[in-house]
Amino acid sequence: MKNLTIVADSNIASLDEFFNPVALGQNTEQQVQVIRVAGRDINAQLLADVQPDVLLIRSVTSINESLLSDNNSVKFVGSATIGTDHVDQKYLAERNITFANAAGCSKHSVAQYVVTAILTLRPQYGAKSMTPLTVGIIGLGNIGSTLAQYASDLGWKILGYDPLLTTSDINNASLEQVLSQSDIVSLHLPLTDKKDTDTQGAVSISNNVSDYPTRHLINAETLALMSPHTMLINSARGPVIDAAALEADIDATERQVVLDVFEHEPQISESLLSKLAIATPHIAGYTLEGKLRGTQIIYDALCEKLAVLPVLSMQQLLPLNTYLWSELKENPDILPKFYDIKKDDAALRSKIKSGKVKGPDFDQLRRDYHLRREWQTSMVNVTV
Ligand SMILES: NC(=O)C1=CN([C@@H]2O[C@H](COP(=O)(O)OP(=O)(O)OC[C@H]3O[C@@H](n4cnc5c(N)ncnc54)[C@H](O)[C@@H]3O)[C@@H](O)[C@H]2O)C=CC1
Ligand SMILES: O=C(O)C(=O)[C@H](O)COP(=O)(O)O
Repeated sequence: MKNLTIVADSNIASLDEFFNPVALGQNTEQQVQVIRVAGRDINAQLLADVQPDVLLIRSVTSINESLLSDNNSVKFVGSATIGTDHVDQKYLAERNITFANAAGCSKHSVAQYVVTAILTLRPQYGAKSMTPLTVGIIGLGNIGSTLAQYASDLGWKILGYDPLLTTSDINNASLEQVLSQSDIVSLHLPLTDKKDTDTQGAVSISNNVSDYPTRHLINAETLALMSPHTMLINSARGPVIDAAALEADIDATERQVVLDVFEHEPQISESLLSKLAIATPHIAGYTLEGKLRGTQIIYDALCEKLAVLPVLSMQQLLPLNTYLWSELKENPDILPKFYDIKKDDAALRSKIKSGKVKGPDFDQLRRDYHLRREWQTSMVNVTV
């Protein structure tokens, strides 16, 4: 086999450890060249110049025809992320390019971010004597169901809505019920659009379309179903919420809103930011474990593509972690001290210049983020 050239987003954790000749099972004559580039700088010209075999990305690189139409070298694209809305998978399949993402990699990190945000803004919910609060979860996949598990461990009630899954003890309500009857509503959805129907009535399938589209699922109409007391948390994708409608809603209701993702990310207006209870720069999944798991999953997928056995496990790279959920859940009041989410919020607000947080400042906060640790549960493992 020839040498392997990899273009990789420099924000992927532990690139050196996972993507070298030994870890990729290459023999001594074969070289592995890893070219690190900021995710937003991976473009068609670079791919034409470098002719890589493999592209490793995160969420800020759009993979589509305009990136790849002049390139014949790429055979594998791995995204070390859960979300896939930035990837035209149909186009990759047509080009016979293998695609892998890191489903579930940061499900604990994001669920832990949500629990921390709730207990930071409403510490009273940590008290055992409280009447149980109701957490509304929209989207009950890996993250939503993990959040439901934590919420249940804390004695909270769950109202959940996921039209693509069968009903269950957590998938137990309509969208209207979740929005109108919850103390907290947390969104855990992919970003999808509605299917277009062409003039013949046939459905034209484009990328990331759904019978239950999520773009602007939270809009003026759905916000109006929520009591002003209900906190809204979005750590899914920004465009799931109509930002203009959200600003109008907060002006009218003074709702507590927590955003980790923004409709116009990486830019955020000061006007929106000033209305939010907590705002963070898309770091809900940024724990050491979450990021390493993302790398591990695409490494495993690349090994499969190369028909070699993976030899590296992220457990070999993780420092000891003694934070145990079994202990923390007995003292939920210490969770906001375990992860100081207000510090992340302050760092984002400190970047406001001329009425906005600019894209490069938002990206810099993410690039330089000091990765948190997950608290450990018996559910934690690499294969999620
Ligand atoms: N802020 C961050 O750092 C991170 C954000 N994410 C975002 O979180 C999203 C969810 O992640 P996972 O739970 O791991 O994905 P998942 O694919 O395991 O679950 C998503 C669930 O949403 C459901 N769903 C789809 N459309 C729906 C609709 N209209 N209404 C209700 N439910 C709907 C699906 O049936 C599925 O069960 C990702 O797609 C990604 O965009 C993921 C990781 C980190
Ligand atoms: O996994 C996802 O999906 C995410 O949203 C990522 O955690 C976001 O991180 P980047 O890929 O933008 O570094």
